[in-house]
Formats: sequence, C-alpha cells, structure tokens
Amino acid sequence: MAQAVQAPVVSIGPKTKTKAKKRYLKAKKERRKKRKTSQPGEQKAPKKRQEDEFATEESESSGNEAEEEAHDGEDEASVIPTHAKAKGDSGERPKKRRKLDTPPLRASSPPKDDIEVEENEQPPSEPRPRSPTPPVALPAFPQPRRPEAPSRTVLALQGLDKALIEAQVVDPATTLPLETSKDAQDERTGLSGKMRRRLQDLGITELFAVQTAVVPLLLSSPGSRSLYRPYDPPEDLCVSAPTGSGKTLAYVLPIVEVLSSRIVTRLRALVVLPTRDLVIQVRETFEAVAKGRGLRIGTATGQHSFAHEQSQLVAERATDLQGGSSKVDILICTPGRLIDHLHGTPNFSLQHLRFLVIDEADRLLAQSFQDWLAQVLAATRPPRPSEDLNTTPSDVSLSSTQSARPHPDALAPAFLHLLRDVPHVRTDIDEQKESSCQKLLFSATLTRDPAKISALGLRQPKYIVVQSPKTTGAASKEEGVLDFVMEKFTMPATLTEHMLVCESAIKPLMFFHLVHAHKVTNALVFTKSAESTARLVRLLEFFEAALQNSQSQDKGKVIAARAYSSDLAPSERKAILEQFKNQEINILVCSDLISRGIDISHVSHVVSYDVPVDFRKYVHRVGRTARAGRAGDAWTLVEEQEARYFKTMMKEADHLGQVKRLRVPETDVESLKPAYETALARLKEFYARSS
Ligand SMILES: Nc1ncnc2c1ncn2[C@@H]1O[C@H](COP(=O)(O)OP(=O)(O)OP(=O)(O)O)[C@@H](O)[C@H]1O
Repeated sequence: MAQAVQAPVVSIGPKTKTKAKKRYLKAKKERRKKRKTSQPGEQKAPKKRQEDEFATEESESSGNEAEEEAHDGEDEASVIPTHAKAKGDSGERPKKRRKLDTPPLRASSPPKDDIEVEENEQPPSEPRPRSPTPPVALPAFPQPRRPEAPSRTVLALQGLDKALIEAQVVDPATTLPLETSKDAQDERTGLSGKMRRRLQDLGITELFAVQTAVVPLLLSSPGSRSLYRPYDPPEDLCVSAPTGSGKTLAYVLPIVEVLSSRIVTRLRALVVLPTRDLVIQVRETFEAVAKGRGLRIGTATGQHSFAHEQSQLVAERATDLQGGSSKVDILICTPGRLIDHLHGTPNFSLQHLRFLVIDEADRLLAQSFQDWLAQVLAATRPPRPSEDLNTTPSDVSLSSTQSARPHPDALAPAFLHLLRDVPHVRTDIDEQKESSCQKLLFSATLTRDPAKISALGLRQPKYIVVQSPKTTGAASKEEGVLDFVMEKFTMPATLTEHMLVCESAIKPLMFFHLVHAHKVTNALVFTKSAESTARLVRLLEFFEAALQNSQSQDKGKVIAARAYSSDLAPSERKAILEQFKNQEINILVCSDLISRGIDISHVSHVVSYDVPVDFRKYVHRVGRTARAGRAGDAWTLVEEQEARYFKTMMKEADHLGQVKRLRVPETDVESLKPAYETALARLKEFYARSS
C-alpha cells in the first residue's frame, strides 16, 4: 500500500548505477540509519503524546465526577459550570478550543452529546453530528430547601392563648425619667404636668419598668381618657411583675389621671384586694397621688359597721335610682364586703365603672367566696335588652306613659335601654353598647391557669410581663414568654437568698444565732400558724432576757419582737404595724397574713422560720424585702426532714441555684446555748401554768 502511494520514478535511460551514484546512495542509507539510532523516541512521540493526553483526560474526568458529587445538593447554578470554574480558578490561560470532529483518540469511548469542549478535556470517542444551534443555558432555580425546624420554645408555645404568646416582655432594669420642667402632657408617658410635679413632691423622679409599660398603655391610646366607651370598649390588661417593682403606682397613676376629668362623682374605679391591710396601704397611695384632684376615695373592708360603710359609700338610699348613687369615685375593698354592698346597699351600682383592678389576682381568683367574681362582673355589664323593652316608633306614646320608676340619677350609656320613660327604638344601624369597664389584673405570681383566666371574661387582653432574661436565662422574647407560661417567677435583682438546714431540736437556736451573728433585725419572720407565731415570740423574749442576765461580755442590744397574726384585733394589728414601721419593734413574727403586698421600706431581712408550703408563698414572703431597688436578704430555716421537699420545690421552680447554703458549725452556737436552755425551761413553765 505504501508503494501504491509512492511517487513515480522518472527513468531517463537504462537502470544502471554509476560509482558515484552508488556512493551517494550508500551515504544516504547510512545517514538514515544514523538518524534512526540517534533519535529512537522521535517517531513514537505522537503516540506517547496521545497516551499522555488520555491519562490527563481520565484524571480530569474523574476529578469532575468527584466534584459533582461534592456539589450534590447545591444550587443548579453552582453545579453546571463546575469544570469551567475549576479552570478559571487555577489561573491557567484559556486553551484553544477545538472541534470534536478531530480524529477520535479512543475507539472504545462511549458516545457523548455533541458539545464543544476545551482541548484538554475528555473528548467524546466518536465524532457526533453537530447541533445546528448553540446549546441554551438553562435558567438556574434555587433548589427547594427544607424549612428550618421550629425551636423547642416555639413548639412549646403552640396551642397557647394568642394573648399569652404575644405578651410584652419588659426588662426589670428599664426606667423612664420624669420630665418636670414642662407643664404640658408628657408624650412618652401620657402623664400631665400636674401629676409629674406631684410625683416629684413624693420623691418619685422616674417610672419603674412595670410603670413604663402600663402607664402609657392606659393613658396614650385613643379614647383612653374617656369616662365612657360604649362603642369602643377598652382592652383588658394582665400584668405580672416581681414583688416590690411598683405595680400599685402602675394602676394608681392612670386611674387618677383619667378620673380627674370627671364632673359628677360616680363609682368609676373599684380596686379589689385580698386583705384589709392591703386596702389601707393602697388607699394611702391613692390619697398621696390624688391630692388636690378632688377625687373621693372610699374603702370597704368590714372594719367598720355595715351601716357606717353604707353611709360612706352611697348618698341616696331612700329612693331607688336606676343610675345608682355614689359618694366616692374610687372604692378600695375586700371581695367579701364588696358582695355585701352589692346585695345590701340600695343604689350601690357598678354600671359606671371605668376601671376594675384585681390586685394579687391569683390569690383572689383562687378565692371562691360567694362566687364574688361572677357577681361583680355581672354588675358591670348591661343586661341584654329584653323583647318588651324594644319598641317601635308607634309604641312611643304607650311607652312614655309607663314611667313606673322614679327619676333616674343617671344611667351609664350602656344601660340606657333600661329607661322606661324614654322609648328604645330599635333600628337596623343600632350598634351594641358595651360596658366601659377596663379590667386590670396584677400579681407577682399571676396565674396562667386558662380556666381561672377565662372566668374573668377578658376583652382582648394584653399581657405585660416584667421578666429578666438574665435571672431566668431566657435568651429570646419567646423564652421569656415561655418562662412566664411555665410560672417561673422573677425575683427582685437586689435580693440575696440563703437556706440553713438544721435539726428540728435546735431550729430556734439557729434562728437566735441568725439574729445575733448575722444582724437579722428589721426583719419579718414567717411561721406556719398564728399559734407558732406567739410561741416563737415568747421564746425569743425569754432568750433575750436570759442573755442579758448571763455573764457574757458581748450581750448586744435587746431585740424587741412582736407577734402579728389574725388572732389580734384590727386596731391592735394596725398599732403593731405602725410600731414596726417606726422601728420600735425589731422583729415582727407573723403568719402568711402579711406575706403578700405589704410594703414596709426598711425591712432588710425576711426569715422563713417554717418553710413555705409552695413556691408562690415563698416568692411573696421573700418579696417583703429587696423592694424598689433596695438590697435585702431572705433566710429559710429548713429542718433536716424537710430538706428534700424544699430542694425539690426550688428545683422545680428552677430556683435552687439562686439560694446559697449556709452551714453553721456547733461551735458557733456554743456561746448561746446556756441562754437557750434557760429560755426553753421558762417556756415550758409558762405553758404549764397557762394550761
Ligand atoms: N417610680 C418609683 N420610684 C420610686 N419608688 C417607687 C416607684 N414606684 C413604686 N415605688 C415604691 O416601691 C415600693 C414597692 O411598690 P409596690 O408596693 O407598688 O410594689 P408591688 O409591685 O405592688 O409589690 P408586691 O407584689 O409585693 O405587692 C413602694 O414603696 C413604692 O412607693
């Protein structure tokens, strides 16, 4: 075949070789031979290059496959140009493109799509027909992504009341300074210049956290200052804030501001509290804040006779007035006495109520006395217009003659349909009129029990929760709300808590040790009952007397202690509380009667001589100190057999870590033992004599 393609030799004569030609041919042959031996790889080079190329292509090809695997799951946009990207990244000069119609390098390569590839890429094994049009790049769509799983907190909040989930969480450290230089109403708080000056006179220069949230909400929203809102009834409010954080002023300020615009005295604000002591305390706050506003404040606790209270509350009792009659704008009361007046005092009406405050709400909601809540709520709501009250214009003359009841004093707008001598003409555009009463619930341990909350019939309630993310460890708003829902209560930041585990037999001795060694005075000491209160006070008196009579050099000052319990008459209790406030009494030993709400600023220590029955009680007890940003210490004496129960209770509340454990070695109480023995002997004698 090589011969066939050889060029024809042109012969000039017969085929004879001259000597010279022979020499020439021989030399030529040798030259060829020499060339062959000196460059043996020269002829193989093209084949080797092909093999090299093949090897490179193979490695590149497998590299691309690996890359594609690595990119599996990424956006299409990032997968398609993988090889191009890799080349661009390497910084190599782009190589010349060549068409795939070049001879195939490997006959066994599988067929591939007809595309242009770069020279050093793996080419298809066979030439393929070329596409008439260049390939169109597919639009890159983002790959579908699996949505992030909701956090455990969000899942935990699912199914809860929307109002709870949307609670406003306020940092307890928040404050708002009060502007006193201007007379105009403050836009941030809604407080008038007059109110801000009054607060300054009372030594209040800033609003506390709970007040910064509640006051503007009750004063700055549209219509919030109206005394009646039958077509635009106000939303109700539930507030949870730590003990001593200023919840009382949070409702007193807006009530005084709104009611100050009233012309006629009607019962427009009702504050319900669980104990008489708290009623007196809240009255004092109202009187201090409302000074000079002309508002009339009354109380109903059963401390005075019923007739006396009636005369204080209602002006007109002889004539039945549909609109009621009131001598007070604000009434502060306990639930029992309130029900007595609802049933037994003529013209005592709640139809004009603009505010209904339930302070210490969880305690009051747990109190089912005479179903007081349902009765109070019913008295604030207008009765549904009955059929016989709905008249047509043709009935007007008839209706006007039916005036059976005396002239009404005044009816609240939502109650106007009760009028007999004014015809109620129903039209298609009649709007339902509702009670203007805004319910405000406050507590440091507000219940989240849906059954109890629903009994209140709240109207679009809003929750405000003063809760520290630092103390509860809650990182987000959802976690703050979850802590609130899980009833993890926030303690005052300035409170230090201690527990002391001891044998029951030496518990009084440990208490006396605290009093003397840790200077636990200006203290409230809580016991489990009125009886144990009296016993502990007596033992302390005997102990103090024995200590003074002892030979000990360091006797210290005599501690004055008194018992405070429901066994005492109200007047006695009031006098003792005054003495304690004036620091004539150093230690007030009490039952849980005053564990809630009582505000005595100088209380620097709280001792739970008997462990509280539940965590709620613990929160309120220890909350009698460390109030309004002041420092305070709380001590719990735990008998050995109670230690497990107490620790479990604290652990369940996520609070055990905050309580420091105090260890008192026997040697520390050795010096007090003789006086203690004497006191015990005298106590035994005392009870033996009195029995
Ligand atoms: N803005 C303020 N500036 C200074 N003192 C204030 C302020 N607000 C309230 N106080 C004071 O803080 C103390 C505690 O307030 P308050 O009794 O209202 O607390 P509380 O939140 O109702 O506590 P508790 O849950 O124990 O009833 C009171 O002595 C009150 O006068």
